Amino acid sequence: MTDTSQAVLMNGADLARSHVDRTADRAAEFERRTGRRPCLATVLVGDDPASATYVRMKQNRCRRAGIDSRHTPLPATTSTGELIDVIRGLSADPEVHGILLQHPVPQHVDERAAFEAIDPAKDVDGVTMHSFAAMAFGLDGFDSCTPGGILRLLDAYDVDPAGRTAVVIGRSPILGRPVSALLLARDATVTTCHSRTPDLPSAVRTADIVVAAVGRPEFVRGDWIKPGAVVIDAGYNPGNVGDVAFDEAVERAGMITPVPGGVGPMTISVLLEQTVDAAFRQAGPDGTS
Ligand SMILES: Nc1nc2c(c(=O)[nH]1)N[C@@H](CN(C=O)c1ccc(C(=O)N[C@@H](CCC(=O)O)C(=O)O)cc1)CN2
Repeated sequence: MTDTSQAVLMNGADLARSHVDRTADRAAEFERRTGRRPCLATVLVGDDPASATYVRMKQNRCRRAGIDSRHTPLPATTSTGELIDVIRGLSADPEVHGILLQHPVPQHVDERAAFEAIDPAKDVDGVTMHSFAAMAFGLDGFDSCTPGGILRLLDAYDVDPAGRTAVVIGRSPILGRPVSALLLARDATVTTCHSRTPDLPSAVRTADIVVAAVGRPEFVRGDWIKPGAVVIDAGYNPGNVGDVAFDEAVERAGMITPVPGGVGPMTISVLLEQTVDAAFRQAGPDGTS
């Protein structure tokens, strides 16, 4: 924990490194027991450079953790039906333990339909309705990776959401909605804000925990932050800029995540953790299936 003269910096990069080390130990244990490595299938549709970078980062970290990755690049012209066929093929393939469809897909593709083609047992990215329901009810399942990373960061810094007010800015299917669900399942009083929320700054000023997931650089200003609040910046805008005006917010927050080095690395470490979980579950107690 780094204590600045202002807020405590929540160091996701260091936490993710030790998290990945533990996952690597579990991946090695899986290989000892089954003679196979856990395997993550990645699917990227189109040629968005940022998405290609994130997929490469995931593949690199898989390699470091002893997880195989199998990549399927698809052209931007891929139809929803063609994408669903690819995902169904991976869902049925016993060599594949986890499936990641990189978001966003091109506009003409029905992303929800494509996500739902992922076998819930292989939904290590936590994007299906099945996984969302598990998150909402606090049941065992796969977390959406960035929300799961945020909860692991809060736990590592002893921030218990129970009894606290949390304001989540954003309601996207893979970030705002699931992080709201996870915080509610952990007994926070959650307000999910979005583009139609009146007087957003006043809503944010009520929050003990703020999660910024809007996708707009430095959108959340320092004077919106209640003194001592925990500020989680889940933004990943071009140029490694977050959704929070860090230099302002750090003056008022009690704890804050930086960008880069906060939530982002945790996203990938949760993906790896859940790939190994999926491999163990699919292998069963005797490691044979
Ligand atoms: N299917 C999914 N698609 C997307 C997800 C997701 O969780 N599942 N999340 C985002 C982007 N994302 C992963 O895909 C992601 C973004 C940023 C980082 C990260 O670690 N960033 C670093 C900085 C980048 C760098 O070092 O070059 C940081 O914050 O320190 C990881 C993952 C959209 N799509």
